[in-house]
Amino acid sequence: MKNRPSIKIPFTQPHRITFSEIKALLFPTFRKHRRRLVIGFTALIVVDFFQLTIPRIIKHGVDGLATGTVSSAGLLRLGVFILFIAACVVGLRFLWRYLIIGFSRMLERAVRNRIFSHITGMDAPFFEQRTTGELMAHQSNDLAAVQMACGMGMVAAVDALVMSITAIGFMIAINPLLTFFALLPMPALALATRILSGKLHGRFATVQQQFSELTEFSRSTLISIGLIKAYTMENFQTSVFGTLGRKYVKSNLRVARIQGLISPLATLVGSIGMLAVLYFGGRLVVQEVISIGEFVAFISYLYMLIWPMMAIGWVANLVQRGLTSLSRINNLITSRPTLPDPELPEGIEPFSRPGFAMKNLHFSYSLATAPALSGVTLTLSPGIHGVTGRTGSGKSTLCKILTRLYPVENNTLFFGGSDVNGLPLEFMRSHIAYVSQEPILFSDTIAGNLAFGRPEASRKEIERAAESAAVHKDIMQLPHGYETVIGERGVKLSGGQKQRLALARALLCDRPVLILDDGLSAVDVATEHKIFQNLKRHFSGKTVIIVSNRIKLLSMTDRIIILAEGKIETEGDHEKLLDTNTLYQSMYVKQMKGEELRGGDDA
Ligand SMILES: Nc1ncnc2c1ncn2[C@@H]1O[C@H](COP(=O)(O)OP(=O)(O)OP(=O)(O)O)[C@@H](O)[C@H]1O
Repeated sequence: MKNRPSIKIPFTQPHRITFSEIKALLFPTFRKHRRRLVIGFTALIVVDFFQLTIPRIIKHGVDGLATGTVSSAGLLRLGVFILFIAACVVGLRFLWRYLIIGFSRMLERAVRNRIFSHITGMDAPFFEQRTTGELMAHQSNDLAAVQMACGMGMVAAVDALVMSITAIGFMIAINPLLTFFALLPMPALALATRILSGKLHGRFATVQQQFSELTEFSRSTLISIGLIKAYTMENFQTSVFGTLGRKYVKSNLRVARIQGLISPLATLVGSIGMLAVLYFGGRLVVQEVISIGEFVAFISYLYMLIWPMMAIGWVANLVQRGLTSLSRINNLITSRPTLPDPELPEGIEPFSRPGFAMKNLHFSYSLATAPALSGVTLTLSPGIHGVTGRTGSGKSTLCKILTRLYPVENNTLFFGGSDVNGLPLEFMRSHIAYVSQEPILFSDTIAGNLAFGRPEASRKEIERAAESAAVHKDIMQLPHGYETVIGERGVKLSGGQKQRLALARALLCDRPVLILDDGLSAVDVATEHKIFQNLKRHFSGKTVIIVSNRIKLLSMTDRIIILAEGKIETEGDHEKLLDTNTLYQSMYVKQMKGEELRGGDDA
């Protein structure tokens, strides 16, 4: 029996959103589209009034028939009048639907944009605490619930309110005592709805959470489909997916059980009211307190009240769902990045030749037990620095800290002589070109991928950067050269080609600092040598940090830093380290032996 992969997303029930938070999130869009809303709701209310006048017309007809005072021409006139009202109702209903439902879509777009811009502005610790599936669920299920609450939910609430108040008003006008008997069961409905909708919040939050897990599982399966096939795990993945799907359905059914109770309850209450009307109202007709026409109109009004009564439950449900989702969205967009991003201090100009200085720098990942960097004191001034060390020694962490992906203590990391915590992130990052361990390419043309950091770059500049990264020839061999569209994450390219494209993209940005985190690991030694010579020319006088475990590459740098368990073990040039450092010596021996076995230099 294979072990189940645990896909646990830390789940905390979102706190109930406050009114001021709702206002801050939704009010600007309401204000922006207020004219649309005013016209829409006016149309909705007019429709309600039109509908409410129909029983009055019927009353005239029935009373006329009962007393024999209405002619067939009079009845026809009443019929035409009802038809006219129905036509107006059709037109106005179209208008309010178009305006109000359209508004809810605009609101959805505004919140979606807000979520998106918030997510893109967040830092690395934020993404470590949330899965992609969870973030996607906010943009799909949660937004849909908010849109429903602010579209049909709002419509049903206003409609129910206007219909019920007016219908009750008309009923009171016919007979207050009869109205009292008809409405006697209503408070029971309001109470039941309140209790049931209170339970909905927790259950619905679970549903949304399980949807996040389902989305995340499907995303991670699709992204690693090759691996899954290689390990023949298709059936296993399908069965886990089935289990998650069943859990999701089960939670939805728990919600549906409450929803299913609300509307039959409303109908039951309406029917009890009807019983009271038939009994007491019938007697009033016999006693000639009310006319037959009024009795018929009263029953019509009571029928009209059944929809608002059911709407109470439905609206309560929609609002509850909407509020739960809005709480989740609010939790997301009120999360603050841990990295400080101050204004640019006065007098600071862009640095032309900046370097880094670290003073007793410590760093731990939030979910880790041991520090990834401890007590690092290091100066990285203009020049080419190699960084090496065993796997897990902290090389990538050092690169990420330098590119300001993670927060650091005050006075431990300096850039261009200034404490990084006093510099705006954009200002600092605009000085650094970073090539990560895993090259990231988009589904776009080669030219589009290369110009990502500098969309205005000319074709000549793009080609020059590609030549420096020794990838121009490879590009020219592709079917459409620089216009070749590369698939999702560059699937049509080799690992080495992807790495060189990522490097060319960084070179095109032409920034005073280049950080290459093992970015040439898939490139052969001869090409690596060529690229290094280009970098040396390109980055003369600039700060270049190259993380690598390749002795050939490291030996060409000005200075090599060796990390061990998050600390600087030693530093020096190639010759010095060959003489003094056992790790470096063993790396050298292994790699040279490997080369001898392959028959000399790859070049
Ligand atoms: N996001 C993270 N959360 C928690 N711990 C992490 C995270 N990233 C790295 N670590 C841990 O921090 C330590 C340093 O990792 P880092 O990736 O910097 O090492 P490295 O020297 O670059 O390794 P490699 O050569 O294998 O890429 C390791 O113990 C690693 O497990």
